Amino acid sequence: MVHRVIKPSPTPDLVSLARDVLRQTEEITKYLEGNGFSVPLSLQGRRAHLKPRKDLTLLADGPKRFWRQLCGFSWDLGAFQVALDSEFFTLIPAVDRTERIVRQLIAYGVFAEHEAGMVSHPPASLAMQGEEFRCFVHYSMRERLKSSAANGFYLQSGSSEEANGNQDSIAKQHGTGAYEQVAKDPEHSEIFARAMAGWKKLNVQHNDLLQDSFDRANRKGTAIDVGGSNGHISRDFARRYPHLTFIVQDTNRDMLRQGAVKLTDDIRDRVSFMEHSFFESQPPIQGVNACAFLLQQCAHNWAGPDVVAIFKALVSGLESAGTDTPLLINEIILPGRGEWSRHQERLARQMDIAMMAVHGAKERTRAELEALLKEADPRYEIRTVFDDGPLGVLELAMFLGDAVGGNRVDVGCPKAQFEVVDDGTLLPSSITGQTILKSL
Ligand SMILES: C[S@@+](CC[C@H](N)C(=O)[O-])C[C@H]1O[C@@H](n2cnc3c(N)ncnc32)[C@H](O)[C@@H]1O
Repeated sequence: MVHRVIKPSPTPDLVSLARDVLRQTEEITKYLEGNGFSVPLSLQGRRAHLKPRKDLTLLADGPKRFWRQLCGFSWDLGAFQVALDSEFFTLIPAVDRTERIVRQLIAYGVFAEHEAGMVSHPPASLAMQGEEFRCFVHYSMRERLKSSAANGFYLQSGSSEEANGNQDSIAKQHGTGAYEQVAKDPEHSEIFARAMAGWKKLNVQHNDLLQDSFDRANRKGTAIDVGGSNGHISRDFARRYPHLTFIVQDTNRDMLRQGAVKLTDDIRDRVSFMEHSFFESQPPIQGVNACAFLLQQCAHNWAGPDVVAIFKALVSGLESAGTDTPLLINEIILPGRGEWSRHQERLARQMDIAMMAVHGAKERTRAELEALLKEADPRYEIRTVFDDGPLGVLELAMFLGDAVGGNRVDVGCPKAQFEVVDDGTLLPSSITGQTILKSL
């Protein structure tokens, strides 16, 4: 695809255009006279006006070209309509600054200019056609850059060693935590959720260890995707494991809505969306046999005391599900000294710095995560750790001991009533104030 850049095209010269028409008319007239054809009335003695230029064109084209053009014109109109619908005429403002920015991107090879003034899309630009990937880059520029710049300043202004989740640099600028800030703006929520999906797609191996864990366990029932954003992982996994169902929990309604809209027929009945804060106890969900709780890239957004609160809130869900149902924590598990190559470690540490700047939080080692888990509930037991990938998996069981016979526990909560909504809107439940959204 080739765009013309920014230069105003020269205004057509009316006089030379008229001269051209006149010259062509004379040639046609000469040809007609020279070959014994009668000159049509419209051309006789009126060369200078050429008001019926259209007639001249029709005459010169002949009947077949006329019909061909007439039939083809509808396609041209369609192209114009697309150009208008997609705002081709206004997307790139024709101002000096646009050209300068485009030129810098050309210098990076993001755009190309093989011919002066003609800008085209090389692979670096074509890669941005994918919506989720583009959102990942967009989010990184839009949000992270600001936080990174502000980080040093706010750390100097007396932040504790590990800041409280709502005391990070963004919170200090806006007076709220990063996710509260995201939730205020539906467009921001959408970009963020797509950015998370884009980040995963950037390195498909990010889901490998989680997938291994699912493959090994042969789970049956419903996986609860806690803090699951727009459910991009649950949707992927629902396609991969047709015998499983998924409930995606998040507090951001726009993300949940976005996920419901993205459901396709093959998974529509197996993925549902529920508004739930992971700081609140997991409510038992009627008729649901929870086969795993997933906490993917959530703990790293929060400071230690917040993470302890999240782990505590999951206990009721694990208790009612039983010992076979694990909590799967899926995030970077920082390596010990020299365990990873420097290249791998740099990428992990980059994310750690991002968590410091954006959330006042951090990536953690296995030992750090274990200490927080034990603080939340000493019955948490690490069953397996896979920390050899960009996103590790910590498989945890809740040791329920003799008191519960090592099996299911009735935690004595009244069953929550969730309203299943089938038109894409959220309905609060009259009993619990929770909401569930399911696209049928
Ligand atoms: C880093 S994203 C991870 C999303 C998803 N698990 C993934 O791996 O792509 C963190 C998610 O936590 C959600 N979140 C923030 N506060 C929450 C809360 N109190 N309860 C539930 N989810 C929350 C955010 O809306 C966001 O979707």
